[in-house]
Amino acid sequence: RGNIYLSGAGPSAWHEEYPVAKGKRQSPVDINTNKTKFDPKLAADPLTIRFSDSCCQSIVNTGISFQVTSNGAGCELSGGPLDSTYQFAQFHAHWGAYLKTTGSEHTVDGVSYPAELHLVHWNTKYDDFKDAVDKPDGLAVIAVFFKRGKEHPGFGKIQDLFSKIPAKGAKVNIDFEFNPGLLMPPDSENYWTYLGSLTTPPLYESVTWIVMKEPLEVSVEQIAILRTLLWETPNGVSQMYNNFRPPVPLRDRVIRASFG
Ligand SMILES: NS(=O)(=O)c1ccco1
Ligand SMILES: [Zn+2]
Repeated sequence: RGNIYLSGAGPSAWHEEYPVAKGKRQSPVDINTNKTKFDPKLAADPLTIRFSDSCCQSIVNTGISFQVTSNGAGCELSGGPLDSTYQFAQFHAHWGAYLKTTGSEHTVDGVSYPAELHLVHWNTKYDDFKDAVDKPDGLAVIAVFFKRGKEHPGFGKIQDLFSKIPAKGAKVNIDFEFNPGLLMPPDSENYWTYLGSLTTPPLYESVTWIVMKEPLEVSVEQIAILRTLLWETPNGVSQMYNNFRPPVPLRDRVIRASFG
C-alpha cells in the first residue's frame, strides 16, 4: 500500500478503513480564538515540560515523516490539563508543499502555518506506549507551529541527518546530545488544549492536545529541507510533502486556553 496521504482520496477516504475518522474527538481542528475558553486552573497547576540532553536515541524515516525516537529517560510532561505523568516517546512533523501556505495540521482562525512539530508522550499509568496508544487518556502531544524566520541551528542538527534516512524504514543512531527542549517556542506558557486523536490512521481518540500559541522560527531553507525526505507515491519514490491531515469538525468540544 502506498502512502496514506496520496493513495485513493487521501485523508477524506480514511473513514472507509477507519470509521473513527468521523468520530466525536478527532484531530486536528481549527482553533477559533473567539470560541476558546480561558481556564485559570491551567495556570494554577502549570504545565511542566521536562526534557534532557540524553533522551533522543535515533531518527527513522517512517514513510510519512521523520521520527526522532526516545527511551524517555528524564523527559516527562505533567500538570496543566494532565492528571498524570506522561513520558516522552518521539517527535515528528507535518508540512506542506513548495510556495504553499498550508502545511500545519491545526489552524488558528483558519490560518495554516508551513509546518507543525509533534512531541508525543504516553501516560505512565500504562505499561508502555503500545498499551497507552488507544486509551482515552493514553497520550499527550505538544504541537509547535513552525514559522518562516531566522534559522534554528538546533533543528538544523536533526535535519543534517535526513540524508542518512533516504527511504521508508531507514534508521540511524543520534550520536550527539540533542535536547528536544530546543524545539519549544520561547514562550511555552501560552497554549490551547482539547481532547482529540492521532492525526494519522489508526486515528485513536487517545490524545490530550497541547498546542503552543507561539510558533517556533525556522528558516525558509529549513522548511524546504523537510521536503528532501523521500516517500513512496503511486508514481514511485519522490519528495515528501503535504503529509498533513486538514482540520476536522470540533463537534461538541471546547478548546481551553491557558491564557486570558
Ligand atoms: N500525528 S500524531 O502526533 O497525532 C501521531 C502520533 C502517533 C501517530 O500519530
Ligand atoms: Zn503528528
